[in-house]
This record gives sequence, C-alpha cells and structure tokens, in this order.
Amino acid sequence: MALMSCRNLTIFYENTCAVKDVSFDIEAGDYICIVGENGSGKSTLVKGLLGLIPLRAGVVRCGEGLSPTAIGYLPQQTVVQKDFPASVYEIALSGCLGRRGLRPFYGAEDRKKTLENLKRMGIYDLRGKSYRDLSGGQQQRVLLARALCATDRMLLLDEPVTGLDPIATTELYDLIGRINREQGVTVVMVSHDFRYAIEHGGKILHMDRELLFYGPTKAYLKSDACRRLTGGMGK
Ligand SMILES: Nc1ncnc2c1ncn2[C@@H]1O[C@H](COP(=O)(O)OP(=O)(O)OP(=O)(O)O)[C@@H](O)[C@H]1O
Repeated sequence: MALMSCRNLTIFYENTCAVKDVSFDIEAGDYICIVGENGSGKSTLVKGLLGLIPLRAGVVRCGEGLSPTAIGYLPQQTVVQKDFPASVYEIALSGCLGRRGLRPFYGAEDRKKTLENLKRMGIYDLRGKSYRDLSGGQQQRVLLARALCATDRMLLLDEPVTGLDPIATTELYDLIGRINREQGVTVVMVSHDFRYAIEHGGKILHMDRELLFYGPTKAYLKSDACRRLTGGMGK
C-alpha cells in the first residue's frame, strides 16, 4: 500500500468548495511539489491531508505504519509566528509533542532528537537564542528542525521559502533535498517557485481546486496543465 492514499477529497469553507474530488497516492521516498495559482486550494489540500480541517467527502488513509500525528508539518509562516517568544531549542522540541502521547514531560529521547535535528539544520549554536531574534532563513531552519522532530517518514511543507533572500532560499532547498535523498524522508511541498519544482520535484501535483495533473515531472512538462500554468515555458 502507498504511504498515504487520498481518495475523492472534497473540502469546503462554509459554502465555498476549495478542493474538489482529488485523488492521489504518495509513495515512500517521493518528492512531490504542489503547484497552482493563488487560491487554487494547495494549502487547503495540505491541511486536509493532516486532518487540520474536516473533509466534506473522501478519505485519507496512511499505510506502512505511518500515523497522521507522525507527519512533520511546516505551515505558511504568519507575522505572529515570526515574533514567537520562545527559544530555538523549545520550538524545535515542541515538534516531539505528537510522539509524546500521554507522557506529561518530554523524555531524554525527545531532547536527543531535538539536538540532533538542530545540528542537522546547522543551527545548533543558536539553540539558546530567542526565535524572534533570528533572520527569516534561520527561523525557517528552526521550523524545519521542529517538523523533523515530529517525523522521520514524511514532511509536509507549505511554501517554506516565502520571504527568504536567494541565498537563504537555495540553502533551505538544499537542506530539504538532502533530507529526502539521504534520510529517505518523503517530502510534499507547496511551492510557488515553478523553476525549482520542475528541477527538483520528482512528481508534480497541480491544483486548480480540482486535480489538473499528478505524476512524474517529465510527463508534467509535456502536459496541458503545465502549459496552462506557464504559458508554454515547460514545453
Ligand atoms: N479560512 C478560510 N475561510 C474561508 N475561505 C478560505 C479560508 N482559507 C482559504 N480559503 C479560500 O479557499 C480557497 C483556497 O485557498 P488556499 O489557501 O488553499 O489556496 P492556495 O492555493 O494555497 O493559495 P496561495 O497560493 O495564495 O497560498 C481560496 O479561494 C481561499 O480564499
């Protein structure tokens, strides 16, 4: 069975349909970029996969022992989040919450995993600093470390490079690529960076409320959906 199987997902906000009848499978090790115009339902779909908003119809099934609480999620950053008054270490550690279950405190394993992920993200030396005093790129690394504390199986990233300068963007993309290739973590990423998506994504999922395309990037580049988004750039 696939790592995650989604069938006929439909999501409404009150009377407005944001995601309509979307079906696809995510295989272990996939690197999937979700593309589409503003308001096409990308973030809504991701929240639906995580169970953060209710489905009007359809079903999400996890396979291969994956549990929805063991998926690392990096949401779109808001201004409030950027000002969050906690230390780098505390924020990364909070990614272990889902695994903590009914235990009242974090365990030694949680703390070890947090420090490992801070090292992996190259921000170990910043662990005592306040999150709100960091640059945008450093903040995103903290949130990525947090997401990795929640999982070693699957990451859902919603526009992780928004607001970053080109160097910080490249560095974050490199980190995400390495997590996928070297640690075998499945990555599903909403991206407005079309160039990056087609160069690095193994598969493309193109949303326009409905699913316009899902499959290997090579096939996507020859598709009508790609031409529609790029005006022919993908050909
Ligand atoms: N909380 C909400 N309440 C009502 N409508 C919403 C809400 N969130 C999103 N929508 C609407 O649902 C549709 C899909 O929004 P969504 O944020 O999923 O799109 P998106 O493709 O991620 O957009 P963007 O690329 O701009 O981030 C849009 O029409 C949006 O206005």
